[in-house]
Amino acid sequence: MPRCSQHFHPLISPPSAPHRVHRNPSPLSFLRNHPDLYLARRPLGSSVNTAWPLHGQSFLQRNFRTPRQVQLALPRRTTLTRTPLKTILYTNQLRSRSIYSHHQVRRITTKQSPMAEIVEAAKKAAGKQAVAEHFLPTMNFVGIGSGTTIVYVVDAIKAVMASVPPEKKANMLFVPTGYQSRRVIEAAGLIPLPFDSLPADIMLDVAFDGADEVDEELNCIKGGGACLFQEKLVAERARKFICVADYRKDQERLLTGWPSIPIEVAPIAVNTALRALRALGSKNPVVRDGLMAKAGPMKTDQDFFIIDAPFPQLLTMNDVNREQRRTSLAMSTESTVSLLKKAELQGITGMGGGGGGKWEVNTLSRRIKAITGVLEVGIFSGFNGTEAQEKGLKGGQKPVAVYFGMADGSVKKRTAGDAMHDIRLEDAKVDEEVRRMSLATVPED
Ligand SMILES: O=C(CO)[C@H](O)[C@H](O)COP(=O)(O)O
Repeated sequence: MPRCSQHFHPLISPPSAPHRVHRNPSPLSFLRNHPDLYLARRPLGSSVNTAWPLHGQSFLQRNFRTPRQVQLALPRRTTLTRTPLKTILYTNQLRSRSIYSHHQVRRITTKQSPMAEIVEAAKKAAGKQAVAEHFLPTMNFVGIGSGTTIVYVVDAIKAVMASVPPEKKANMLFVPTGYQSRRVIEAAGLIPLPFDSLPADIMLDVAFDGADEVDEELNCIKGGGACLFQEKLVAERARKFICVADYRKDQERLLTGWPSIPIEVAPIAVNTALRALRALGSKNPVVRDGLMAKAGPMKTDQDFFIIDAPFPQLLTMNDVNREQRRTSLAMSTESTVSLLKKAELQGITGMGGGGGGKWEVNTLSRRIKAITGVLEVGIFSGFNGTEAQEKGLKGGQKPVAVYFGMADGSVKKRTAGDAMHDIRLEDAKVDEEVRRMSLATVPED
């Protein structure tokens, strides 16, 4: 068997320890012997752990090859990277429904790159604080999302539940957002309740979930792990959705760090949907690919496909509101001709409705959802649970609070109230600007 001590591909560095190569090792023993596996991941910032299969099983079954061979075995547009072992197993579990239990995953420890360690520590700290502030052992129904961060949330819940007597434990049911989520619940010794077994009039006390990106209004992009449909069902059924993420997900606007919007589509409608998305301004939407072992697109828990549709950075509702206020002021002070010219120059005509490629989060979400064949869109926007209930509705899609684990070990918490406060500050600035503008005389062009 070739050893990979020489001739490394420029994209990857050599393994830290010499590794023994077995002819047919079990995947588990293979992993134990190779704590520094090389894995493939999608470029453009997709998160390796949830966004894309790591070719886990096929990679393992093939045994370890030289990095060059591995590189050649990968589809085009993939790069090689190092990933924590826990993540590999998690991904195997998610993608290939492999035999590994959450328990086994947690038992195996591995060396992580310093960056991966920081990110994992950030997720863990955020999960712990979110659970400490929003989970009570007296609750009856708790939603559990999907992804790698949620594993830390479940760990923290498990720790709280350790002191709860078994008869009380039996009263608490955990509603998963898909297959991986159910496995994580079961592995922690908690009791899963399928979403469709939840009586229609019952609300979840709380739902915890991760996100791929969160903007300053707490709109989220989700679906990196392809579970967006059930995640939305659960979020909308919860009195409050608590989002847990690491610092990389904290952005002012959506589609800043995360490249595209995940959209779940009926396989038969995929070409129609791709065309419609291009018409909305998405440059090069793609159907998410599946495991190498099983050629073809990836399938969701509903047996649907995922389209990843890139769009330019999205505007928030308040971006649009502010611009409308500025425009209405300008209308009262300028002639229509000069106003239109100015608006055109600033690219604000059709603000948020796709004009000039600028979409507002809610508008784009609605437009994508209206495409025939689309089951769900990975944008979580509109009301949060509290706002929805105040309006006599049930749940909302947006989190009421987001816990970002930071690189320095701290946790940054953003609530809907904070977001509103920031918006009011911004609005006050616009009011001030408007006042100044109304005092000034704007000359005709
Ligand atoms: O939406 C999701 C899955 O569909 C996940 O919550 C999201 O991708 C975040 O995952 P992670 O916690 O692994 O970063």
